[in-house]
Amino acid sequence: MFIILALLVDIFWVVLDTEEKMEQSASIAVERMDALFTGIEKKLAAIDTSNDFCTESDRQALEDIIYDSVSIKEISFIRDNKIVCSDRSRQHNVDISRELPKNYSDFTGRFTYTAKDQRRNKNALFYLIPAQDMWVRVSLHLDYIDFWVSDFGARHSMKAKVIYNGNFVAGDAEVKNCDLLNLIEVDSQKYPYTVMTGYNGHLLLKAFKDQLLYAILIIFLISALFVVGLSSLCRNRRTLESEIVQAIKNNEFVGYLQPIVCSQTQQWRGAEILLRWEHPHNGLTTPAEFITIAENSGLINDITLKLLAEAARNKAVLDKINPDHYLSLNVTASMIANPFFVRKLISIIKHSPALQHGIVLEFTERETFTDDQLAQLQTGMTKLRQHGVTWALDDFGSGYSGLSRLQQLSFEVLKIDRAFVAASSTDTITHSILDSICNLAKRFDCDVIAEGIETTEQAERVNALGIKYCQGYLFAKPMSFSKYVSKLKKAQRQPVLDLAPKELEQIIEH
Ligand SMILES: Nc1nc2c(ncn2[C@@H]2O[C@@H]3COP(=O)(O)O[C@H]4[C@@H](O)[C@H](n5cnc6c(=O)[nH]c(N)nc65)O[C@@H]4COP(=O)(O)O[C@H]3[C@H]2O)c(=O)[nH]1
Repeated sequence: MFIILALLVDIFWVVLDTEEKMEQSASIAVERMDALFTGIEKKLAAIDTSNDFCTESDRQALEDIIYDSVSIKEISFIRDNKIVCSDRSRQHNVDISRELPKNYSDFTGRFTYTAKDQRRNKNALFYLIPAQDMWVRVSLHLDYIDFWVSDFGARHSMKAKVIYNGNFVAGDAEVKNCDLLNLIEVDSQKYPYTVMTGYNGHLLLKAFKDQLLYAILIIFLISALFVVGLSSLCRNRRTLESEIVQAIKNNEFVGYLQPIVCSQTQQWRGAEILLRWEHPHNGLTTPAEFITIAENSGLINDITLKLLAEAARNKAVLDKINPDHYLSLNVTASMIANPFFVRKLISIIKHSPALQHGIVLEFTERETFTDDQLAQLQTGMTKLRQHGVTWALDDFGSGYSGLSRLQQLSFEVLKIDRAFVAASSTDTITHSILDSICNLAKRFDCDVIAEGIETTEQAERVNALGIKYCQGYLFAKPMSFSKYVSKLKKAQRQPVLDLAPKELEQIIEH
C-alpha cells in the first residue's frame, strides 16, 4: 500500500513537474532562437540593395556578418533561382534551382528549409527572407543548430527539436523521427519554426527515479502524521471512555428537564429528560461532547438505566404536583432491539409504580436496521408498551427514513425536528411540509410536538398549524430537577395562558 501510494505520488508529480518544465524550456529556446534570427535580420537591413548593389563593399559587409556569427555559413541574394550577390566566398550567377524548394516563390514571408549544400555536399539549413524583388538566403550551420538544440535539451534534462511545417529541421538525431512523450510545442511568433520539447522513455524513467525518493519521503511523512493523529484520537477516545466509566460510578450523569408545553394553554404537560454530565473539572457538559463515544462504546446503556432509575424517583415527586405530568427519556433504537436491555428496562419499571404511567421513550429516525433488527425493535416496543410506555419518534424530518419508520413501527408522538421549525419562518415550502407532517400525524393518530421553539412567532405559527405541543428555549431551557420542581409549582399556580409573550419571557428568565 505504502509503495503503491509512493508510486502514484511519483507519477503525479513527474507528470505535473515535467509539463511545467517543458513549457518553460520550449519558451526559452524560442526566445533564444528568435534573438539569433533578429540579430541576423538587423545586420542585413543595414545593407543597401538599391541601384549599384553588390559592390565589393556590400560583399565585404556580408562577410563581416558571417564572421560575427558562429551559426551563419553563407549569405546570398537570389533572384530567378540564381545567386545575384553573395559574400566573397561565393560566385555570382550560380543556378541553385535544384536546391530551392519548388514552390518557394509562392511564399510571401520568411521560411526555412533543409537541403544539400551543393558546394559542400552536406545537409544545410537555409533561412529565406523576402527582400524587394529578391530573396536573402541565409545558410546556417546545421551541425551548429543541431548541437545547440540538443545541448539545450540536455541542459534542461529533456529532448528538444525544431520543426517547420511538421518537418524536422534541427535537433538531436535520436528524436528526429520519433514522437516525444508528454510533448509540448511552442511556436515562434515572428519566425518560421516551432520548438518541441518532451521526454523519451529513458529520460522519463530517470525523472521517475529522481523524484521517487521525495515521493517516498512525502508519503512517509503523511503516514506518520496520520498514525500520530489516529493514535492521539484513539488515546482521547480511550481517555474519554474511561472517564465516562468513572463518571457512571461517581453518579456524575444526571437528567436535566425541559418542559413540553401545550401550544394553546402553555401549561407544562411533561418534560424531556436530557442527559448532562456534571464534570468535576469541565463543569456541566452537554451530550454533544460525549454522546457519540458513549453510544459507540455501549456505555450509553448503563447511563440510560441510571437515568431511568433517577426518573423513577423524580416521577414520584412530580406525580404529587401533577399526576398527569409525564417524563420522556431518550433511548437508542438499538437498545430496544436488544431483548436483554428491554428486560432490564421492564424490571426497573416493574419496581417503580411511578414509571408505570406517564413514561415516554423517544428515539430518532436516523438509525438504520436490517429486517431482523426491525422485527426485534417492534417486539421490544410492544413489550414495553405492555408496561405503560408510550413511544415518540424524535427529530422527525431530519433524515430520510422518518416516513418508513412511521409505517414500520407505531408511535404515539411525533417530534418535529427544530431545523424544520426554524426554516418554516422564512421558507414557504418548509411551512407547507410542516402542514403535511401534521396531516400525516393525524393519519397515524400521533400527537405532535414541535421542537426548538425560540420565538413567539414560531409558537404562534405552530399553534396555527394545530400542533398540540411545543418544546423550546422560549418556554424554558433544560434545568436541574430541583429548579424544575419549583418552576412547575409556580406554573401550576399561575396558568400562563393569559400572559402576554413578554411576561412569559420574564417568567422564563427567572
Ligand atoms: N437551539 C435550540 N436547542 C434546543 C431548544 N430547545 C431544546 N433544545 C435542545 O435540543 C435538544 C433536544 O433533544 P433531542 O432532539 O432529543 O436531542 C438530544 C438527544 O438526541 C441526545 N440526548 C440527550 N440526552 C440523551 C440521553 O439520555 N440518551 C441518549 N441516547 N441521547 C440523549 O442529545 C441530543 C442533544 O441534547 P441537548 O444538547 O440536551 O439538546 C436538546 C435541547 O437542549 C431551542 O429552543 N433551541
